[in-house]
Amino acid sequence: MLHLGRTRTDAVRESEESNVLLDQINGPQDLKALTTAQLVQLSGEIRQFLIEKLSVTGGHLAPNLGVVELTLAMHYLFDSPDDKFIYDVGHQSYVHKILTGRKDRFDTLRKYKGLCGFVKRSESEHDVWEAGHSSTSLSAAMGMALARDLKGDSNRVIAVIGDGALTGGMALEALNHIGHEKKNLMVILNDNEMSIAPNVGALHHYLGKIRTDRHYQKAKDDLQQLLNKIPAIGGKLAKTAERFKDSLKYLLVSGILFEQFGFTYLGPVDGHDIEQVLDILKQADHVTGPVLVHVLTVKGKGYSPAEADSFKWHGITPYKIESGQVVKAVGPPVYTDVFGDMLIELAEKDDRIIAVTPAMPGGSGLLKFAYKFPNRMIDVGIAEQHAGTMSAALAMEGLKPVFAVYSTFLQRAYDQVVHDICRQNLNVIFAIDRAGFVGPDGETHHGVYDIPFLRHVPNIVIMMPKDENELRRMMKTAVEYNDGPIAVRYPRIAGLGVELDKDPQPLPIGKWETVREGDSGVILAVGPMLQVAEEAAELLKREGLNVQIVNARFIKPLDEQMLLALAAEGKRMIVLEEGAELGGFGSSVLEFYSLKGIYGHPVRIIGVPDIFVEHGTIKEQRQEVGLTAERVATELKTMLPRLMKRVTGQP
Ligand SMILES: Cc1ncc(C[n+]2csc(CCOP(=O)(O)OP(=O)(O)O)c2C)c(N)n1
Ligand SMILES: CC(=O)[C@@H](O)[C@H](O)COP(=O)(O)O
Ligand SMILES: [Mg+2]
Repeated sequence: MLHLGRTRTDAVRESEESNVLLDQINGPQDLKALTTAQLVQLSGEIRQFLIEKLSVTGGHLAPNLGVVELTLAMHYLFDSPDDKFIYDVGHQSYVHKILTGRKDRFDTLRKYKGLCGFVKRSESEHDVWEAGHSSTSLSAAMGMALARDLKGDSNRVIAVIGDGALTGGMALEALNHIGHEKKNLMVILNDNEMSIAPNVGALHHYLGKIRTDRHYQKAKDDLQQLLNKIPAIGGKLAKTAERFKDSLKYLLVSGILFEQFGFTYLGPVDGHDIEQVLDILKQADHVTGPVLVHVLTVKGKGYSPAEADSFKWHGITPYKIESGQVVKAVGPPVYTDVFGDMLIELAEKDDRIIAVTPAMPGGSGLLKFAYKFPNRMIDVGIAEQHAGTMSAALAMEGLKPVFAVYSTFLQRAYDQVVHDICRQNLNVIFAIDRAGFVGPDGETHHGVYDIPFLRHVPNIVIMMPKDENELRRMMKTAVEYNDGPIAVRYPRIAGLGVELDKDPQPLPIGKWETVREGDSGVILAVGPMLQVAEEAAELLKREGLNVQIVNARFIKPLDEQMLLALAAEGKRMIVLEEGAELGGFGSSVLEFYSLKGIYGHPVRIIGVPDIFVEHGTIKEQRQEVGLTAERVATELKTMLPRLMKRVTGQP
């Protein structure tokens, strides 16, 4: 355990001196000759490496500290990449990356064009399945096992899934199917009792029983020893013995749920005792059919701040090793916090308000709300679909559910949005966080598709604020709106530091706001793109062009009156959004003009092109796709040939 109080130089010196084994590991093949004692030493070196590297880069420290021995044992016993290692979510794949030749790239972790924070096929042949969203590993394992058997191959298929991810509906669908097909595959359940926040749900309590059911473990071991003493037996006696063991197991409950799903259940074992892990994985390797290995781990193992608070250290920004103090940017509050505070203000006056989160109470800014209103914050686990339909029913019964969800994770609940919420026109409020680029989590987490997948659904209103004060106004608007579903989306960035109205007033639905007058074209900007538009306008002003800027704060419904007026003025128009161009807000403007029979009105959409944008900073991601003031200014100038000639006299 890396103890607090030692200086950074101690840690760095020890780290360099003590990586004697790690320096020799350039691939899994270098593990095969190690003794168990060396594996133990190597696990310590890997832990120290993670603590050191992530103190500079940040990242998912606690999840990875919890799977050091497990990952080592997998690569020691099995043969990746022939054997398929499938990591659920993939945020706990740093050790896998260290062992598969990428330890020297960890200074670039989650940086632009650097090492991805999730499994990434383009990085290594050992990365056979990508994720970022949870609960997909068992379905992937089933597919790979099916393909293997159809192709007549014989490789292993091994999924590593956490206790949190196991609460995802997809995982249960896959368990059900795997148990039916009875293919040879291994599921390793990494049970650390934590999702990001403490895990929730009946499954979590069930796993807790198994964890604590020590006497089951003892009884099972004693029984096994007894059975082993009986000379090689066949026939009836063997069947009786097996039945007795199963009934004992049933009596003592452990693992029976998985066995009912058709798995052989093995465990639980201490996931930090490499000998236990090696033994149980060897056992599992000889099981015919699907096997579930239950491994008990500690999230943050080996670094006391992370062990003490694995919720905070699930995903961490750079920190000081010796103190565990994170390096935090000082500045205006992030939109998430403004949302959380405003929700409390609203809930104090309206007891219909119920917050619903699919396993993200911290990330969604609901911790203070939960503290103040413990019965009005519902964490459903990693279950976005369930959260959506449950919110619909809450609204059906006259409550005011606030479905707080990251844009990217709302993708999981698309049918619930359409089929249960919008079609029934229910008063559900969507608080869509992480709208736009998200930075280091990269393409699996950007919130760039919610405008396209929401705006064409009837009955929904969609808003995005220009600043944190307007976010508060939008939340007020949403709570007072009783004509169906309404969404407010906001980014993973800090606000502008504007003054906050004490009593924010609701907005007129569908009305945009001109924030800058001008006659040389107009920029319709959504959310934080207003800052980009203002910078572009300043660039154009130096060339004698005054551009109008409109805060297009309602993505749906459009401000049709303003669109018609802008067309009538013949103003060249740029629509600026940090979201997919295809089907986005800009598309809806084009559709509007077409459907109104207004042809030839020049509209240029500037958004996220039809590509996946990888990890980096939000600034780098915007630069990559051209969401910059320079690009906007250039595009507007090319759209204004006549005007340019008049103003500058140049052709
Ligand atoms: C569909 C989806 N919803 C939410 C998340 C956010 N998320 C990332 S990791 C995580 C918790 C995973 O818990 P567990 O599987 O137990 O892994 P651990 O971090 O404990 O190792 C959550 C909720 C996600 N990645 N995907
Ligand atoms: C792996 C995962 O999906 C979460 O840990 C996610 O990285 C959280 O994102 P934020 O850091 O934006 O809360
Ligand atoms: Mg967990």
